[in-house]
Amino acid sequence: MDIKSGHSSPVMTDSPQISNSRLTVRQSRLPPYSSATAVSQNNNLLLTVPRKKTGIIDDVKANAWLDAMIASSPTPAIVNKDNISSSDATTDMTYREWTVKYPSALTTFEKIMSVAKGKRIALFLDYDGTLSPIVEEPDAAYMSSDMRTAVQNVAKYFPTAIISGRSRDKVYEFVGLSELYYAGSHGMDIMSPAGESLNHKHLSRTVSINEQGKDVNLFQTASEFLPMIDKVFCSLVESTKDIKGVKVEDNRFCISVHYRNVEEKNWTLVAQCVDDVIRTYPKLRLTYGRKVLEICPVIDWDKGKAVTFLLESLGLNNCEDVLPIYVGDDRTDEDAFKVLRDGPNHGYGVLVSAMPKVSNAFYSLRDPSEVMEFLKALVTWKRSLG
Ligand SMILES: O=P(O)(O)OC[C@H]1O[C@H](O[C@H]2O[C@H](CO)[C@@H](O)[C@H](O)[C@H]2O)[C@H](O)[C@@H](O)[C@@H]1O
Repeated sequence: MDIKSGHSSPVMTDSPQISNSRLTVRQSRLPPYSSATAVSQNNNLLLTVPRKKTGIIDDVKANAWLDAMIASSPTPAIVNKDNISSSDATTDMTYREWTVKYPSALTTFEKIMSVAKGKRIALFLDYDGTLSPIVEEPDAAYMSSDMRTAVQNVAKYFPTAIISGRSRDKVYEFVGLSELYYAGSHGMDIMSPAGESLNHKHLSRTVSINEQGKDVNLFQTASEFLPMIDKVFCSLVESTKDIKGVKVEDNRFCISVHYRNVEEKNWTLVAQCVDDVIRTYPKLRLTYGRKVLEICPVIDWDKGKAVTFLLESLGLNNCEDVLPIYVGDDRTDEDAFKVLRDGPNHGYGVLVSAMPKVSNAFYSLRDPSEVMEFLKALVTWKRSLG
């Protein structure tokens, strides 16, 4: 993330290396790419990306990688209310100034609901950092039972989907509510609630059986990449095995290489290992999230496309009386915020962040506990309508 200069308050931008996470790779932050183009076609999802020239990370590029990796998940200062220091006070003031542009969805709740009145709300929720707090160990990112109840209640009133970078199975295991829609692998693996049929005019579905023996519909936009992803996963596990703290996570259609628990002096090594492996795979792209490098197929699909797909499948697209709301905390959620801000399905993105950030969202919430308050407020509001 860049700290924008010339601002009285430092605001992090989320565009260090990828101005559009699907299309344009900025030279300054990613390994060297030439103007040669790789093309992938899958279910008519055509995408072009600039390709790597040599794949070699030189010193300059390594530094750029490092900047991006260091900045990818700042730890917000913990403010002790009884003993507030001047830098804490500045941080707090900066945050309050930022909320003028991205108002809190809690303090402006009445305003949001005045827009929602007479409309059907469709709710989209990211998982990590939104429903569960960010923790050191990715496999331990549990959701609290209070949060689960809040999600369960809200889903009684509004169609609700979980949209995550994780594999669909993993995020389902964490959330454990069969009445929701799930989109894993950054939206590339979509599942309907148990027993509910989902149709889309362009994408074909497969029918599967869930663990309760009920039918679920699956829409998988990157199936042809599975053998490649499996191979790359094994290569990444092997190539990073001697770097202490690295965790390579199989997200089915995508791979996450976590460096949160790697000593900072070894972060360029992590980047180098990843680059060494994926340089020979022009159909894969690399981006990053919160202390994680993400490897995904080059297809024109992301969380924003998944939101549009779900709205279309549910017959909720282009409807004046529908208000989609998407709550998320990470770079990949920006694609969904943008779709709701600029697309035909006008709605609100809500960014979960304790730090000022430039975003395509309209509103903000500080952390998962505020997300839970927001979900409860939605339920209370809906019930009050009778
Ligand atoms: O789209 P999301 O649901 O937000 O998933 C994005 C990635 O989240 C997970 O990693 C992040 O959370 C971990 C647990 O708090 C944390 O340890 C890690 O540093 C974060 O990057 C998940 O493990 C990834 O696979 C997801 O892609």
